[in-house]
Amino acid sequence: MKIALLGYGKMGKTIEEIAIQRGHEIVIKTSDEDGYDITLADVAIDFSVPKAAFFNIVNCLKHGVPVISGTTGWLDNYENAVNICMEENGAFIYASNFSLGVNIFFELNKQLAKMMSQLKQYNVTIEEIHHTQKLDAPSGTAITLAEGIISEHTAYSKWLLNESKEQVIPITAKRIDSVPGTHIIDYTSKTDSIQITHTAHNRQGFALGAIVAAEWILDKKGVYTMKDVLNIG
Ligand SMILES: NC(=O)C1=CN([C@@H]2O[C@H](COP(=O)(O)OP(=O)(O)OC[C@H]3O[C@@H](n4cnc5c(N)ncnc54)[C@H](O)[C@@H]3O)[C@@H](O)[C@H]2O)C=CC1
Ligand SMILES: O=C(O)C1=N[C@H](C(=O)O)C[C@H](O)C1
Repeated sequence: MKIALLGYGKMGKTIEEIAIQRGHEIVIKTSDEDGYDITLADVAIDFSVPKAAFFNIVNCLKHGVPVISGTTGWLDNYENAVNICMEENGAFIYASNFSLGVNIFFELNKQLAKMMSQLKQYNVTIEEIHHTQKLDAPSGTAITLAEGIISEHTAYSKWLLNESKEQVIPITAKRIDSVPGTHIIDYTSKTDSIQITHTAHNRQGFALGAIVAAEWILDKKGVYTMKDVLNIG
């Protein structure tokens, strides 16, 4: 398939490498919003920056090009993107994390939260660690993890960055060297702790997941998630 890479940074370059290995062609690679004809592509993959993602997604949908977005930090506009996709009869997937491992971790997190909901002596925290170039905090993945806990655990109704109070899941964001992405869920009581951790060793899992999503969406219309693509949970 012919792929447009909207964002040709760390992720765009990793996706290019794996897409070519899988027999795909990169017809557009761009680092800004001008000067390309999106209709040359069968599918677009957006890994850009928070302030560009919504424009990139809408541009694809308006031109009938299915779009996969992994960009984080733009989700105030997610419902608008969903509505535009419906109006245009387009195809769209956003995921805060495309890796298979994290998508399994999302399910594990929800199952653990359901069990822990009955045990009020434990308090939950989330920690995420990423490279120092990351623009947004907390990570999109940490937000999805917090939403997963809120959906299953009766003691929590929202998350906050670096703030701990009643009904709140505190998220801590650390920025260290070139860490690709680590997420830790911790339940602590006075007597012990339970932790589950996902550690990305590199960006290849994210990139492969985004390409698998692009291959999957080609013949579809509508708004989907990685759960649909991977058929898990
Ligand atoms: N969902 C997932 O699985 C993952 C999501 N991410 C997210 O993907 C995004 C990109 O990550 P990286 O590649 O590490 O960042 P990066 O900073 O290496 O690359 C972003 C690229 O986007 C370009 N860009 C700026 N404005 C643009 C525009 N209007 N149109 C197209 N490109 C534009 C920048 O010049 C840069 O080359 C971030 O939001 C990050 O959080 C990163 C890894 C995995
Ligand atoms: O910016 C990154 O690098 C990553 N961003 C995503 C996020 O915000 O969750 C996914 C992954 O953790 C890497």
